[in-house]
Amino acid sequence: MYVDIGNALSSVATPGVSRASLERLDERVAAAHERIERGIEDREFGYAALALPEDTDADAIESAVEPLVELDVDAVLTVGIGGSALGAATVSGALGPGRAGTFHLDNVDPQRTARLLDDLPLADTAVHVVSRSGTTAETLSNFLVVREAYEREGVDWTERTVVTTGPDGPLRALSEQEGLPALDVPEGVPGRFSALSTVGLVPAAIQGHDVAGLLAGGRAGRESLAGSLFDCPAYAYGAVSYALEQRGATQQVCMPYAEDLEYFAEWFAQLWAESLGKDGLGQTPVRALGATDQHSQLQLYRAGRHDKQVTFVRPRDRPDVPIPDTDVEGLSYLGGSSLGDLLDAEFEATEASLAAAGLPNVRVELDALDAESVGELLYGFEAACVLVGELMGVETFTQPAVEWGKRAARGLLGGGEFEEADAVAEKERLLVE
Ligand SMILES: O=P(O)(O)OC[C@H]1O[C@](O)(CO)[C@@H](O)[C@@H]1O
Repeated sequence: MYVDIGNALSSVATPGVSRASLERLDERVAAAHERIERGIEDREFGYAALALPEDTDADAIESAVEPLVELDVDAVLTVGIGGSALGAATVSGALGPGRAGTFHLDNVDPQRTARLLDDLPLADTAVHVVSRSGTTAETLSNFLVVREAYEREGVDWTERTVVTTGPDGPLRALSEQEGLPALDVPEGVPGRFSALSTVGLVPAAIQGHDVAGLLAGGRAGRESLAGSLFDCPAYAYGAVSYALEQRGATQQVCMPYAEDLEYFAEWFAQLWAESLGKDGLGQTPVRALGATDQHSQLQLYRAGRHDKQVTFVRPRDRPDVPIPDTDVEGLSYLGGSSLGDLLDAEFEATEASLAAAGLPNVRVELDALDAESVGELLYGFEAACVLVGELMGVETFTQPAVEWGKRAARGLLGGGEFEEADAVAEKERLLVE
């Protein structure tokens, strides 16, 4: 992973960070790194995420999915939500379909769920049900609906389902009751940090992707951690993001220049928001995609408030597609080049456009969208997030603010008496029709 922070320096951007400030901040980075290292070594709650490349058992994943691989499925359906779906979506999105395409039920929109289950060839679809707690209403509801769809079609869902969950709870009980292959979620690792574990790697294994390579990339990320932001790409990214937020960049636009990294931006949004959105602080993650969003959001990024940092993420190498020659007036300059040339030119132009407007931006590059590079990218952003949490002094690994809504929803569904549900009924109303 390569991180270029040049366009975030105060000589270029407003807000920006001076080299002198980075030098001073580096002392705090060194102390934070020591704290992080202790947390990793002791497998402390949360910090254990940064030990996943060495703790995740690739063989256990491969053997658990072997029966599904032998079925030679055409599709893998992940039933999960938040970090229990986005890691897998990011890995499989970045690496492509492999032996099977991937689909995700990570919402409870009945129209979408019904349409997806109608479209999927259930006899040739494996199901990975993932829930750390084993109690998440959306995941369990979707799984009950999926199971009924299989039964309605007379397809044995038990032969096509693997479960990843915690040591107890309804989902663990169901896997034991039905004799399903069941994997463990990594202990002490919040879902948003669990992409390089059973949670994120089971679909990739079914697809035939290089799980060992993904973990090797994670190990490369682990080995890159160092006591200085000038020696560690992940910490350089984290430190600059922290410093920019301190100077007013309260939004973090994650803008990959690769269609296959679109889910990465979704994954990043949960990682950054759920880890750092605390005590009235935290950058608001914005998902964008290059080159597409140059034709929609770039106007705001370049000419709107200077309350944003833009992070570009791109592979340095990728397959290419030539653009045929043409004698069409005004288009001939495109002929003979390639879509990759165009994408690269548009990226460089957009990066320069933001720098010329003084909008801070950071370039993150990986060699290619291959297993090792993707593993290192995920690890690097997780490590960057942990560093920012240390520098901010927040509880990086918990997410208490999401519980209020869960209690209200459960109360509305008759799942118990919750005062939060009462608040729903007391909503201030001013309906305009
Ligand atoms: O894996 P589980 O327990 O179903 O949780 C799913 C998601 O819900 C959250 O707990 C938030 O409600 C996320 O942190 C997590 O990734």
